[in-house]
Amino acid sequence: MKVAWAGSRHAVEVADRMACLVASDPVFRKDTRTMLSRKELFKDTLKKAAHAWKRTVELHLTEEEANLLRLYIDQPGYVDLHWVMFVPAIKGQGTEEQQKKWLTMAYKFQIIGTYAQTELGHGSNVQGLETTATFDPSTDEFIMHSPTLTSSKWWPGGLGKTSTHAVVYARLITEGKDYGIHGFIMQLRSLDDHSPLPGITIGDIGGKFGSGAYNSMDNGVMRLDHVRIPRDQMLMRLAQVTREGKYVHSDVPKQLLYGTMVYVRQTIVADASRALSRAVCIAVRYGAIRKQFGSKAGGPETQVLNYKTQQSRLFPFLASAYAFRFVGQWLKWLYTDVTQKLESKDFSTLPEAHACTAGLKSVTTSATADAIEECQKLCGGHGYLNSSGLPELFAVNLPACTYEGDNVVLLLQVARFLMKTVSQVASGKQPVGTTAYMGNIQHLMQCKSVVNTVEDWLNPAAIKEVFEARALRMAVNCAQNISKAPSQEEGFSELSPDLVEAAVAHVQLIIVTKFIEKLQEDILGHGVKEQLQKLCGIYALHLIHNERLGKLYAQVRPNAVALVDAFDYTDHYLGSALGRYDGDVYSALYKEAWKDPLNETVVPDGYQEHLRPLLKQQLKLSRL
Ligand SMILES: CCCCCCCCCCCCCCCCCCCC(=O)SCCNC(=O)CCNC(=O)[C@H](O)C(C)(C)COP(=O)(O)OP(=O)(O)OC[C@H]1O[C@@H](n2cnc3c(N)ncnc32)[C@H](O)[C@@H]1OP(=O)(O)O
Ligand SMILES: Cc1cc2nc3c(=O)[nH]c(=O)nc-3n(C[C@H](O)[C@H](O)[C@H](O)COP(=O)(O)OP(=O)(O)OC[C@H]3O[C@@H](n4cnc5c(N)ncnc54)[C@H](O)[C@@H]3O)c2cc1C
Repeated sequence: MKVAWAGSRHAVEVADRMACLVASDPVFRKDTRTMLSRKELFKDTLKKAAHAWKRTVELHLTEEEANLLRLYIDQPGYVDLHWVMFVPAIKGQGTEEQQKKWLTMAYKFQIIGTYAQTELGHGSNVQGLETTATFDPSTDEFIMHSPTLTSSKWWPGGLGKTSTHAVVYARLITEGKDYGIHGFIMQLRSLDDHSPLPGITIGDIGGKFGSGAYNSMDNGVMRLDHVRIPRDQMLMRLAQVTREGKYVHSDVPKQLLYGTMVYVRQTIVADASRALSRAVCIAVRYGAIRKQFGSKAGGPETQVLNYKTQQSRLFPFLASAYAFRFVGQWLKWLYTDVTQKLESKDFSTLPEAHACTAGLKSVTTSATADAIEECQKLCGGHGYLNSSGLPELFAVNLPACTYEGDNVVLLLQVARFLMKTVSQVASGKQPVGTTAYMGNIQHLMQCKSVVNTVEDWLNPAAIKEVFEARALRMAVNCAQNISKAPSQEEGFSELSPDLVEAAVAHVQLIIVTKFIEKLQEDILGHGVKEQLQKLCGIYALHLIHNERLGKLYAQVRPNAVALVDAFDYTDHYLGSALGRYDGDVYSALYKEAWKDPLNETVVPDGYQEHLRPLLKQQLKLSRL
């Protein structure tokens, strides 16, 4: 099962090696992270990032190994933005010459970059950004400026205190005309003493949800006051400004400006499955250790994992973790395929890639955030302690519902794509890829499910047909209702809640389909495929009805712990007293409690000042 989860034997081996490297290095300790002040936590992040880079160079780690090392360090920081957004933005939007110049420095960490798109006043609406980049032909420079308070850059990770450079998104103005949003490389801080360059006001935007968690990241604010940069720092693969100030389009679609977001959304699906699997691993392992109530006859107490209510709340998450993992692996393939096509100037699959990445990012991150919260409840009171690992896991993953595109905004993008596809089907065009099922409209609009028994529900063809019929009928229903509205725009707006539901149904169909396709592959290991079939059944069925699932849960229960062990997480990475591999939960909880700074003294700070006078005063009063 470890191989099925990781994708290959090689993937298991390299992940194991990197996880152990991190777990055995004292610099990467994280058990007291939630007890650090913001300043201490930030400094700890700087130290870990520098040490990780040192180890990467010393050990000549490959890109795959270095990425895993960063992942297992498990502390959000400026390096994430540098590798996940700054470098890809230059790769996707820079010319060959620009890539050579900037990536050479970025790959060696001679510069640290971030992705500065969002502003105080606009995040979702990228076309509404206000920062300006005005071309000055007299000096061959762009003047980068924040004309209003709301145009201040706001949120970019690493911008606050660390980044030396950024890809800044701004409205390009030349020859008096506004050509909309484009990307520019800007140096922000001196490479000698790290002070902000003239005209740049920059800082951290302040503490965020939860202790530890995303507070290790210095999300930043930046205002620009007529800062000049050379013309060749405009990223010029999509469009160019000539020496004379002429704006010239390339022959690539302008949507490629959003290409970095497509890339990152794809990686976020993999993050979501990992975060969900960590929460499930903690809740399942703890559920096997925790006992409450005994039989009436005075027998031993029951493992809470044996309660049917616990199983019906928890096993759909276990199944979802596997489902998201497999769809994430497929999405990575889709992204690679689209990228190769783009290189040969085939842009035909770009809309589908956008819809798939946007939709899967939305559905998987929302489900993951909800599931982590529920796993806290599934662990009872102890789940609420920082030492369970769950509060921090929740706080770190909750913003994934917002960053890289608010989930509802992204689902509306999927809905827009679906409405276009329905109208193409109506005009006789055969849809392809993940919407190919829409071509079977005659059948799917009227078919009736032949499912009667639990066993019927495990037939992949039956499951798929139910999901296809559901998704198509919801989409067609929306399209018909939109067509009755005074205008397309009004109809879309009025029906947006239904459109979001239709988009979710379509995305869930993709997840179910990719799980079923995974089951058609050669899967090694005795009983592995059988367990995955049950999980696939649980994932699909819990989305459409909750009856008849009990039997499947009972079949999964004997292997539940093994199914989470297959995630192959070290105790260091899991970071949970409740989810420990050895099950020694109570001594771990007890030990963790004594690490809290409040327990450094027996009598707390503030006793002399506030507690003692109060107690003495009350004592005096009672004696009167
Ligand atoms: C415990 C700790 C663990 C830590 C572990 C560490 C391990 C390391 C792992 C690393 C983790 C990764 C960390 C990630 C960190 C992420 C940080 C977050 C960064 C950000 O948030 S950056 C900012 C992101 N911002 C957004 O996403 C904005 C969302 N808005 C938009 O994308 C657009 O504005 C929107 C909504 C799409 C609208 O676009 P707009 O042009 O205004 O309007 P249209 O809808 O009309 O679209 C026009 C046209 O374009 C098509 N389109 C839109 N987007 C795309 C796209 N991306 N690709 C291709 N095509 C696109 C759209 O469909 C329309 O097409 P038509 O054909 O219909 O015209
Ligand atoms: C932890 C974190 C890290 C981030 N890192 C970065 C970074 O590195 N670089 C960067 O540039 N940005 C970053 N961001 C910003 C992030 O990308 C934006 O917050 C995100 O795109 C959402 O935009 P917004 O905040 O403007 O939300 P808003 O658009 O203001 O959303 C508010 C509400 O309005 C709703 N809404 C908005 N538009 C519509 C619509 N058309 N129809 C229906 N409902 C709508 C949303 O669903 C939401 O409920 C980060 C954000 C967070 C939280």
